[in-house]
Amino acid sequence: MHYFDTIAALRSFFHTSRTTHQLGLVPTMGALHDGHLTLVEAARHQSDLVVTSIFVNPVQFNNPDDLARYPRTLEADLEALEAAGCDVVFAPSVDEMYAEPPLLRLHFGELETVMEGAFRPGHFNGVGIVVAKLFNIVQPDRAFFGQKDLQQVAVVRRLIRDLSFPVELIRCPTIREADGLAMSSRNRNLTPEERELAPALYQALTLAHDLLAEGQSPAQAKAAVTGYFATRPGFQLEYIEVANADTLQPVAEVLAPGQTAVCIAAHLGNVRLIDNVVF
Ligand SMILES: Nc1ncnc2c1ncn2[C@@H]1O[C@H](COP(=O)(O)OP(=O)(O)OP(=O)(O)O)[C@@H](O)[C@H]1O
Ligand SMILES: CC(C)(CO)[C@@H](O)C(=O)[O-]
Ligand code: BAL
Repeated sequence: MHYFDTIAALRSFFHTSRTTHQLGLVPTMGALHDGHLTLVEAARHQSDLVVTSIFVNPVQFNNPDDLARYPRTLEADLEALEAAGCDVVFAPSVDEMYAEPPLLRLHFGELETVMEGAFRPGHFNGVGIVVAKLFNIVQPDRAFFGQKDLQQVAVVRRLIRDLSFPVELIRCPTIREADGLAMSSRNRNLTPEERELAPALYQALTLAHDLLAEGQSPAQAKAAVTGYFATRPGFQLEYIEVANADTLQPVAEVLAPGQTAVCIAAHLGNVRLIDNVVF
């Protein structure tokens, strides 16, 4: 496995070795878990050369404490990527990626008026900028993103379309712990007590899904989830939404199969968790 921490070194490697390779990019912020490794696995199946980026992008953090607490485990990440068959790791410093704070501002219209966009102002500007930079630096044929960050998938899809990046976006399913909790780097910041409570997030999504499948309305399903958390200590529910899985706009009724998403965000102690199901 090759490791690069500068853009120049990575470009020089591609210059000499790229030729006809189909290149797959897995963008991450590190602190890798099996969710990330399934993206690498998918990339391996659909590319000849897999590049994983590890970069905790300060521009997408709207909360400085969240940035400071974000787990960083580079050595273990490199071991996991080597074992997973990743070919190239690109792990630049903040200075390497941003000689100066970017002046560019990206807007994603109604995509950022809801959920993650509404509760994390500026977040998708930061995601859009760093993903555009990674696309320019790595020039992948395909890029692999997790469904766990469903709104991010929609933002990147739009970024690709608006800027004509010749990149195919692949959405990969959410990988869960045995108790249903979606794997997430931030899970490492949960206390043992919080970790025991955490599966309630997925249970709430399942409750909403089941009610919708029985014919209840999105409003009824959302009210049920709000009630579920009202009796649950430790959690602060931020939002529960039933939305179009592509546009992320709220819907008043269930859509065709595969097009409805139930999305949730909640704080558990100091940790903010998100999850969703699409059906
Ligand atoms: N459980 C998961 N299953 C599938 N993909 C995932 C999972 N968790 C994260 N990903 C994907 O991995 C990529 C990198 O995500 P990131 O490094 O932010 O990890 P994360 O676990 O989502 O961490 P956090 O949510 O705490 O930032 C994203 O495309 C994300 O959607
Ligand atoms: C796509 C990404 C790597 C951009 O920093 C990040 O938002 C993430 O890890 O999901
Ligand atoms: N996993 C999405 C990146 C973030 O939370 O900032």
